[in-house]
Parts: sequence; structure tokens; C-alpha cells
Amino acid sequence: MLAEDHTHEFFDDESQHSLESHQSKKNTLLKSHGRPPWYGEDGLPICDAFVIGIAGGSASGKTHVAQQIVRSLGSVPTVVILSQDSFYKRHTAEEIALAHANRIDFDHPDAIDMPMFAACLADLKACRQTNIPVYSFAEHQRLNETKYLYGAAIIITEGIMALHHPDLRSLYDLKVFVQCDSDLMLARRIQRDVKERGRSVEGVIEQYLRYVKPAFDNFVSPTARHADIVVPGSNNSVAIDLISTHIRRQMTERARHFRKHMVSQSVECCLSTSDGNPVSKNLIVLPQTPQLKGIYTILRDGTSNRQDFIFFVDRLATFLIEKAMEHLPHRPKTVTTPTGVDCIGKELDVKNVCGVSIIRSGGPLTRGLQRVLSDVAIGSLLVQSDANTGEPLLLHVMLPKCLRERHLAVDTWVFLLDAQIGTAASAFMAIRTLLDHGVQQDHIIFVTFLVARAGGVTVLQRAFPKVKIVTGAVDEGLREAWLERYNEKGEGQSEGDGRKVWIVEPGMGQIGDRYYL
Ligand SMILES: Nc1ncnc2c1ncn2[C@@H]1O[C@H](COP(=O)(O)OP(=O)(O)O)[C@@H](O)[C@H]1O
Ligand SMILES: Nc1ccn([C@@H]2O[C@H](COP(=O)(O)O)[C@@H](O)[C@H]2O)c(=O)n1
Repeated sequence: MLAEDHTHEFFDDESQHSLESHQSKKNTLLKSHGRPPWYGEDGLPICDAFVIGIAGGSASGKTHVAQQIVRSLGSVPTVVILSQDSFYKRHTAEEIALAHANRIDFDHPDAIDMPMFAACLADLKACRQTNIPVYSFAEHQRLNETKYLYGAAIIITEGIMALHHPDLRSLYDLKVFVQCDSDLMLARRIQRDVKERGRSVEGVIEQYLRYVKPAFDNFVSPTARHADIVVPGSNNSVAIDLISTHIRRQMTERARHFRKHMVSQSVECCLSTSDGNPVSKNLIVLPQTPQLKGIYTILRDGTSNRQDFIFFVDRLATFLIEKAMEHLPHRPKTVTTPTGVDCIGKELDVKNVCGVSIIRSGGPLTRGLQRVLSDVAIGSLLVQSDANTGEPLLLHVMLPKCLRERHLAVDTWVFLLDAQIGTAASAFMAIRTLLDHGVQQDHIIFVTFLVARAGGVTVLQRAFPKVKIVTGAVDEGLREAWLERYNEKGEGQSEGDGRKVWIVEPGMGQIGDRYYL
């Protein structure tokens, strides 16, 4: 079992596949301790994922080595194992019949869809999402389902041809070849294929002699010369230790101090503007009517009871969402009234629209969005600060279908929902995540109750100038403080859980905590 108590999985669809289901299909596997920022203050990606390619004969122990590396890495950012087996080509019915009679050569490089393999790996390396095909050894066929993958900081690719094609080799940061005795490989293959791939002993031996062994000699074994490290196929714990140490060092070198940087850059930015006012045309603040000010007064009041707090947060959420809706395109629509008169009105002119909530304080805004667009698809992102460094970590991604597929994402409008923008570190990560999925910057509308002028909003707007931010209030201050807990009445208590958080001032306290308790 690779999952540990403190790991998190990046879910690949709404049904929330478990780690075990990934393992049994041997296609992908994702282990996460959170993804640190992979972009700079200009919003652009600055570091690719670290990619390791592992080649070797069939049953040499490639998957085993990959899994041992993951286990030995321990507490590092998200790791995914990508198997070349996922990229076997789709077959015709005749080919499948031949495959069952052991008359198809699955060990020739042409059996693999190399362009697709390289394209998926290039997407993952560049921190974009991808959808991996799923292959069935029992059916000798690519299935109709795909696996959504996003967010890996380390990718381990394994397969007999993993070092064969130059396009693949150019994507690796580390190339490994597993060298194993032929007898041992055959013995392991018989055991595994009978147990896991529904084969007979005779069939495995026949296939081995006809295709597997010649292909190993002609195509697989020669690729060992491309490897940076040759690992033995058994008793290989020392080699695995060396590889893990190398990867850990690489990850430490890539570590960044993003949140602190954001705040210091913002201060410089605010001081350098003539009026110190970060409000731009894409920072849309609700008209400051007495009615709106009344709502904020209740929400800012530390003595307001929880019932009132929830009621007025919900009311404000509806105002904000309605304001944000003004920025969606509309087209004219003619309707006929009950009295038979034609009347020209408007209707939404968008292919897809969805909400993405930053857990958990985006929750009240999600409810607001659902009140306005009842059947809207909702996704969520969990961004938390690292307990030691305070830096943001992307811990969980659950996006609706219209965002998981790039060709749909480019035509999708997204309401990104979070209670406040303080340092803007979470907002940065959330926007970058949407862009990685192919969402257009000017199709993102960030809706929030509060923005801190002294926080990261200016840097955020400089990085993503086309993203609209809709809010009801821009507050002056931002201060780092110990996290407070709230009692039943919603009053702040001094003892927290020892975590430091950034607080907007005057602000409303921790909005999510006051709302959900
Ligand atoms: N170092 C090892 N020690 C013991 N058994 C191993 C080792 N490496 C692989 N095996 C076993 O050999 C079989 C094939 O290994 P696997 O990693 O699936 O091979 P590959 O991915 O190269 O086809 C598995 O049953 C696995 O448990
Ligand atoms: N339908 C198929 C497809 C592939 N194979 C064999 O799988 C081997 C590669 O997988 P490993 O996990 O062993 O690296 C390869 O040698 C093919 O012969 C198959 O039997 N049936």
C-alpha cells in the first residue's frame, strides 16, 4: 500500500477513484503531499515537473523500481507513475482475435502509440492536465474510458520502450535501465501473466519465444546505452536509495518562497504607484450603497451572532454573483408574452459555465452561484499552507468535465470563488490551475467578499490582467497572526491550533470558520 495517512490523492473524476484502483489497472498512480507553486510572480510556469524514464525487459522489475522510488521519496510533492502499457494502440476485431492466438507482436516499437505517449508526457511535464488512455491486457484493447491526470511535480514513466524514441528521451530529467537476468524475467512473466493477465503457461512461453525475447535483443536491450543509471532487476534497494536522494535534491533546489515574495512585491508595487490605489478596470467593486455598507457592518462586527453572519453572507454572495453575471456574454432573444406580444430580451451566450470553489471558504459563494444558475457544474480546489514553510500547496483538484478536457475548457467561463484575497497565493494557484487546463484568462471571473489592498492583489492583476475580480470591499491592511478559533456564538477565541495565517484588516475575521464553525 503506497498511500500513507498524510498523503492526498488528486482525484481523477467525480467518482473519486482510490489509489488501489489505479494500482490494479497499472496505468497511473498518484501520491501527493501537495503541489508547491510551479510558476513565478508573473504567473508564468517557471519549472517543469521532474521526469524519470525507466526502461528494461518485460518483468525485469520496472514497475517495482518505480513503486519503490515513490515509497522511498517519502514526503515530497505529488508523484505519478505513468505506464507505457497505457499507450498500446487500438486494435480491430481481427487483430484482437489474432492477439488471443498469440499472433500479434506487442513487443515491436510500432505497437505503441508513441506520438500520443510523448504528447501526454509533454503535457504533464509542462504542468498541464492530460487524459491517459486505459488499456486492458485481458481484452488486448484500449478501453473507451480515459484517466484524467493533473498536478504531478514528479512523473515516473516506465515501459519496455521508455528509452526507445528520441522524443520521449528528450523529456526525461533522469534515464534508468533495469537490467535483469533473462531466466528470471521469463519466470516472473509466467507467474504474473497467468495470475494477472489471464494467460496460460504455454501461451506465455510461446509469445516469449516468438516476440518478447527477439524484441528485447533488438529494441529494448540496446536502449540501455541511453541510461544515466543501470539498476539491477533484484536486490536493488541501494540503487533506489541513490535515485531517490537525487530526486529529493532536485526538488529542494526547485523550492520557492512564493507567499512571502508576493506580499513584499505588493508593498513595493503599492508604494510605487502615485495614489497607492490598485483598483483597475478589472477589479470591480460593488457600488457602495448604504444597503451594502449595512451588510458589511454586520459581517465585520465581531459580536454578530452566527445566524446573522450566515444570513448576511448568503445575501452578499447573491449580490456579488449577480454583479459577476454582468460580465458573461448575452445575446438577444425574442419571446412572446402571454398577451401575444413579441418582446426582445437577452439570454446567456456561453457554451459552458461552471464554478470552482476554493475549499472551504468559497462554499458560501458556491451556494450564491447555485441560487443564480441552478444547474451550474461545480468544482473545487484545496489550497493549504505548508505547516513548516507557510507556502501554498495544491492538495486536491476536483474539476467538472467541462474543465477536465482541454477542447471544452477553452470555451468555458469560470466563476472562481473564494472568501477573500489576502496574500493572493491561493488565488494565484487557482488561476494558474485553470490556465493549465486551457481556460482563457478573460473567461475567469474571481468572486470574493473582500480584497486586501496591501496584499497580493496588485501582483495578481499584473500577472493575470484579463481576469476579472468582483468584490464588495477593498480593505487596507494585511497582517500575519496566530489562527483564532470561534466559539458557538461565533466570537473569536484566542487559542488556535498553532498555525499562522494572514488576516485582512479591518476584514471580517476567518470568514469560512465563522460561517461553518
Ligand atoms: N527487486 C525485486 N525483488 C523481488 N521481486 C521483484 C523485484 N522486481 C520485480 N519483482 C517481481 O517481478 C514481477 C514483475 O515485476 P514488474 O515490476 O511488474 O515488472 P515490469 O514492470 O518490468 O514488467 C512482479 O511480480 C514483481 O513483484
Ligand atoms: N495485449 C498485450 C499487450 C502487451 N503485452 C505484453 O506486455 C509486455 C509489456 O508489459 P510489461 O509490464 O511486462 O513491461 C510486452 O512484453 C508485451 O509482450 C501482452 O502480452 N499483451
